[in-house]
Amino acid sequence: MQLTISPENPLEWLALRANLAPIPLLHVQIMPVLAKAVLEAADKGVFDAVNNGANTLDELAAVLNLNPKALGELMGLLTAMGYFTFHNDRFTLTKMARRFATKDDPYSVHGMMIFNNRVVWDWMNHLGDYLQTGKGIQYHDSLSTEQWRYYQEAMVAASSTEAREFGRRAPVPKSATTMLDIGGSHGQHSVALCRKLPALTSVILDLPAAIEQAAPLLDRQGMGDRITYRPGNALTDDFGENTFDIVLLSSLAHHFTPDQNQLVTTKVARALRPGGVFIVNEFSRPELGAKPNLIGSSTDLFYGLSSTAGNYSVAEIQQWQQTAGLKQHKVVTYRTMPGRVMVVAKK
Ligand SMILES: C[S@@+](CC[C@H](N)C(=O)[O-])C[C@H]1O[C@@H](n2cnc3c(N)ncnc32)[C@H](O)[C@@H]1O
Repeated sequence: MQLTISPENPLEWLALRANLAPIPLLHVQIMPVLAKAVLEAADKGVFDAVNNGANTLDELAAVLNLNPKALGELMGLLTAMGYFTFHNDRFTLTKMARRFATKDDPYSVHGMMIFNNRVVWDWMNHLGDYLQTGKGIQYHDSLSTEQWRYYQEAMVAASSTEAREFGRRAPVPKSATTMLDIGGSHGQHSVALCRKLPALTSVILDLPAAIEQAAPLLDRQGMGDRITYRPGNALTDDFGENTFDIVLLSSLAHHFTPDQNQLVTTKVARALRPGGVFIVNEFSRPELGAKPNLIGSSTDLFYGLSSTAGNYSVAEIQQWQQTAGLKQHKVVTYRTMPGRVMVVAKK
């Protein structure tokens, strides 16, 4: 999967070929508006209002208490973006929008939309500073309680599609009984593996402020005490010795420096049982000059901005694993999310 600007007819193809189309104008004028339109639509409840039967512009404006002219402009854009169809003066959600943009669908990314609109959008203003100083926001140190809640709900939203594929494809020992899910938050990855392996129990190690907001999200999954929380800090806590068959580090390596990741990996190697696996689940960083991968490169910059660290290449992750005495096992690339990868090592 790629995000691309593609011609719709031979003349546009020629214009692109001849370098006559001002691509940066699309990037700077059009794309920010696309993103913000979707975020505000979610935050104002537009997708759910249409799903609940408010289908004309007047009905929607009344239900949502929004300005009809401004809402009409928003709806026009969202329709062009493939969120709605419009016939006989009525808007209908497309299948894509019903699944991913409404609040209660199991695949919904609504939580991510709210977090990005209410918290992350402002972070973008720091990009210039980040480029000068190399110092990211380090948001884990400064979120308010409400922002922690948005963050944890966003993590559920970001991973609900992924966790299904993870559950199906993660190369874990079938006989596994113990798992450590470092920075596991809402626990969806643990849930997916516990549902697949009936003897498995998992411990989620996360920061106390995260657990406070994430625990109710895990409760909804009805896993009882097969998945438990351990409040702590992966950088300072000991993980024990010969204890776990599976250790997962999902979307946390990008918050840590290479040295911190090496430290964590060394502790993981000690904590694994022989035959156990360590899965680093991340967006991999494309090497400079490699085949373009907008998702890998934009998350790399975003994680730098937000956490000072960033994405790592598969080779870098494997190097931490190898240095910690683990053997390379598998690299699994996701089918549902381009650029996303499980880098798996075995003890
Ligand atoms: C981006 S989220 C990933 C959540 C989940 N693993 C997933 O893949 O969807 C990162 C998680 O790591 C946690 N975290 C950040 N720093 C941590 C640390 N030093 N020790 C333990 N957990 C940490 C955060 O609280 C958050 O829940």
